[in-house]
Amino acid sequence: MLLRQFTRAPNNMNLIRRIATNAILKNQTVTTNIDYNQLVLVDVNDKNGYATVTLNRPPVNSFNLELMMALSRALDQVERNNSRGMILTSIIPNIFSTGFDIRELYQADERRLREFWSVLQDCWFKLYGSTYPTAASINGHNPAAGCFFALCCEYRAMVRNSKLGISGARLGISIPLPMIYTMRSVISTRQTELALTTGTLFTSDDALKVGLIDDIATDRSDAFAKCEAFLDRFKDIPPVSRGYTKRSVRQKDMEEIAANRQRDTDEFVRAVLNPEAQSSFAAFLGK
Ligand SMILES: CC/C=C\C/C=C\C/C=C\CC/C=C/CC(=O)SCCNC(=O)CCNC(=O)[C@H](O)C(C)(C)COP(=O)(O)OP(=O)(O)OC[C@H]1O[C@@H](n2cnc3c(N)ncnc32)[C@H](O)[C@@H]1OP(=O)(O)O
Repeated sequence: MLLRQFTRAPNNMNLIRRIATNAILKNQTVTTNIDYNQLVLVDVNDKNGYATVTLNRPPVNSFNLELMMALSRALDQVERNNSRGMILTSIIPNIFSTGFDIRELYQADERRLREFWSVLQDCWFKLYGSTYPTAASINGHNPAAGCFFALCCEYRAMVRNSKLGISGARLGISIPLPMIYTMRSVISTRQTELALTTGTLFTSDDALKVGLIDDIATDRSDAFAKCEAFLDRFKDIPPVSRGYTKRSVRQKDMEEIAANRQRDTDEFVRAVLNPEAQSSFAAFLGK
């Protein structure tokens, strides 16, 4: 069982989470409800109804199939729980995610690769198409697929001195259409093309300038607080009509991606297995 149980948090959840996080940063053992064996942690703050979804695959939160599945299941839990909002973050002090686990891509088994992509597609539909408000608390570097998930959210706060972007071009990976649509839903088509064809990793200042993030935070708790403040903006807005409007804005992208799932999967498999990409992966892994 990869996921922690989705239990309603006690009223002092914020305090418990703060104690737990501080202890993690100091490498201490804590006896609160965080279980270190689980890949994605889901907590709900009973005071405001916001769920926190925390990636928990040290050392760098690289996405292998198991982490992707854990995220998919966590998003199901948030949906089922009728959360008032969701904050996506990472447990690792200065890293949100390194992107795909290169070991998942190097000399990949095609069946597993197809499953990996299919679960990634599921995550996209669940996150991009969610009706509840979403925010990404980017507590550190976020150079690839984690950036994709952050861009699916409605708001992003990133800690200063972190880098954010989709570096796939540098590894010889052609960027799939869903990624392009997702980035284009946040910044202009021209900036999307430039960012993706150069594999640019943006500093926090540049990311803010171009509109990839909404705020720069001083540290992880500031980023988290900014995300909560964003979600608070909807507290007096009726959730059903809000969700319907959000879905309507995103509907066209979702229909097109849904209609092309198989084609996107084939293209991803081709892109990963192409010799140029495989030699970059080998070089990365020192093979
Ligand atoms: C409907 C929707 C359908 C489709 C969706 C569409 C699109 C999908 C999304 C994206 C498409 C774009 C393509 C993305 C492909 C990728 O994600 S490939 C991964 C690219 N990532 C990178 O190039 C980042 C490389 N890593 C770093 O820059 C640094 O590691 C980082 C800044 C994150 C952290 O630095 P630092 O704290 O110094 O740590 P180390 O570098 O020392 O790393 C610690 C150990 O972790 C290993 N590691 C790092 N990254 C990876 C990785 N990606 N895979 C596997 N392992 C990794 C590193 O080697 C160290 O290991 P060691 O301790 O040496 O054993």
